[in-house]
Amino acid sequence: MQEYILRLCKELERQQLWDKESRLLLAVSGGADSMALLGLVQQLPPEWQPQFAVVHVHHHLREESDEEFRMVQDYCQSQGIPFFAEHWEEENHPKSNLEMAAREFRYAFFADMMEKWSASHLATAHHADDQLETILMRLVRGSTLKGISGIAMARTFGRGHLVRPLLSFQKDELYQICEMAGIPYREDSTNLELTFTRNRYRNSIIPLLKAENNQASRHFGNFSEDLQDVLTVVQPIVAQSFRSLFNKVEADWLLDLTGWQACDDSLQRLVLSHFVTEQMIPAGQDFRRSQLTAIMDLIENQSPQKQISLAGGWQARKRYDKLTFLSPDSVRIDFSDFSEVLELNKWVTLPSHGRIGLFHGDNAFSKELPMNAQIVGIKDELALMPFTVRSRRMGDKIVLNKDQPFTKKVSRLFVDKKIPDEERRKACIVTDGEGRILWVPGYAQSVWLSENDKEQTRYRLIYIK
Ligand SMILES: Nc1ncnc2c1ncn2[C@@H]1O[C@H](COP(=O)(O)OP(=O)(O)OP(=O)(O)O)[C@@H](O)[C@H]1O
Repeated sequence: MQEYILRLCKELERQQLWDKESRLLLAVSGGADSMALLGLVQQLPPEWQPQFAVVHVHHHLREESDEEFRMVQDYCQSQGIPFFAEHWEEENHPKSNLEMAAREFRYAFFADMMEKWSASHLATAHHADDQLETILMRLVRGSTLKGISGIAMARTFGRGHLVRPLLSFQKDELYQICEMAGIPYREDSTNLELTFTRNRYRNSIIPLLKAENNQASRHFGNFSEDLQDVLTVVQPIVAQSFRSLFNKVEADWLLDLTGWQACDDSLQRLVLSHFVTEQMIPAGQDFRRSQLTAIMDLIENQSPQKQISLAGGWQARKRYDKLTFLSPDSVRIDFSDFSEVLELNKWVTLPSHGRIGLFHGDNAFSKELPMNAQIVGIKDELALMPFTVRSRRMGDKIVLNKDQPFTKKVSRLFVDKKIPDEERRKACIVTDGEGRILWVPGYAQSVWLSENDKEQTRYRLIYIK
C-alpha cells in the first residue's frame, strides 16, 4: 500500500495537482476506482493531504444504485468524512441520450457542491485503462487533436480545477489497493449500464491490445502526455492567430475569410480545431473531426453564399468574405430570414434542423433514405420552377384540399394542430417560382403536391428531419 501512496505523492508533485491548502471534493461512485482513490487520499502524508469531502450521485438507474449509495454513505460516516449526495430522480430521466444526461447532471451537481463547500478541486478516479479506451475510441470514430490527446490530468472546472490523479494507475492496481486497505466497493456497473460502445472496447478490443503488450495502457498514457505537451507549446501560437482572425459579436463568432486565406494551411486547421474545442463545445466533450472538415469545405466551396449546421445547434454561414458561426441561440432567432433556392439533386441544410432537397420523380434512391424521410411529388402541370425553401413569414397562406380548395393561414394551421411555439419557429416553407406555398414539411401539403408519393411526377421534394 505504501508503494501506491508514494506513487500518488510523486504524481501530485510532478503534475502539481493539489497541495495541503487545497479543498478537495472526491467524486465517489462506489466502484473500485473511486473507492481506491478515497482510500489513497485518506492515507496521504500530511504534506499532501488537503481537506476533503465526498460527493456522490444516486442515478436511480438500477436497483444496485441504492446499495452503492448506502455503502459510500456508511463508509464516509464510519471514517468521519463529510459526504454530500444528490438524487437523479427517475421522473427526470430523459427518453434518449441517458448517458450524456446522467453525466451532465453529475457534473452540474459537482460544480454546485464546489461552490457550496468552497472547494478548489474536484477529483475523479479516471485511470490508465479509461485513458486507453478513450483515446482508442476517439481515434477510431474521428476526433480533434485535443480529443485524441485523451483525458487531461487537470483542467479548469466550476470555481476551480478538475483533476484525475489516478491516470497512471491501472485498473488491476486499483482493485489491489481496495483489497490491501480493506476498502469496500461495488462492481463498477455504472458503465456497464450506460456505455455500450465503451463496453465493446473494454471487453473485446482492449484485451487483444493488452495481450499484444501488457504495458499498452501505460504507453497510451505516455502518448497522451506527449501530445498534451505538444499542444501546450503550440497553443499560444494558435491562440494568437485565432484572436487575429476571429471576432466575437455577442454570442456569435465572425471569421474574416480574406485574412484566413493568407494564413498557412496547417495553421488554418489548428486554429479551427482550437476554435471548436475552446469556443463551440462544452469543456470535456468530444467533437467529431468530420465537423472540422465540413467547415473547411464550406470555406473552400465555390459558392459565395452557403450555410451548414454543426454539432450542438451551431451554424456556419458563409456570405462572400465573411463566415459567421451562429451560436445555438442566434440560430433560433436567425431562422427568420432564411431563404435558399432548391437546386436539383442537392440538399439544403435548414438552419433550424434537418435538410430538404429537390430530386427527379423516379424512385431510384428511396431505398437509401432514412425511415423518417418525408417525400412528396410536385404536380408537373402546376408548380413553376424555381422552388425555394425559406423560413415562415407573416401572412403566409397555403391552399389545401384537392376537391374543394380553400386557403388557410399557416399560422392558423399551427394553432389548430396545437404546435408549440418553438416548433413553429423552426418550421420551413417551400414555395414555387410564383411564390405559392407548396409545402410546410411535417405539417401541410398544398393542392400543388400529389396526394400519393408513389404517383409519377417529374420532381419530388424530400425532407429529412
Ligand atoms: N454516481 C457517481 N457519483 C460520484 N462520482 C461518480 C459517479 N459516477 C462516476 N463518478 C466519478 O467519475 C469517474 C468516472 O466514471 P465513469 O467512467 O462512470 O464516468 P464517465 O461518464 O465515463 O466519465 P467522463 O464522462 O467524465 O469521462 C469515477 O471514477 C468517479 O470518480
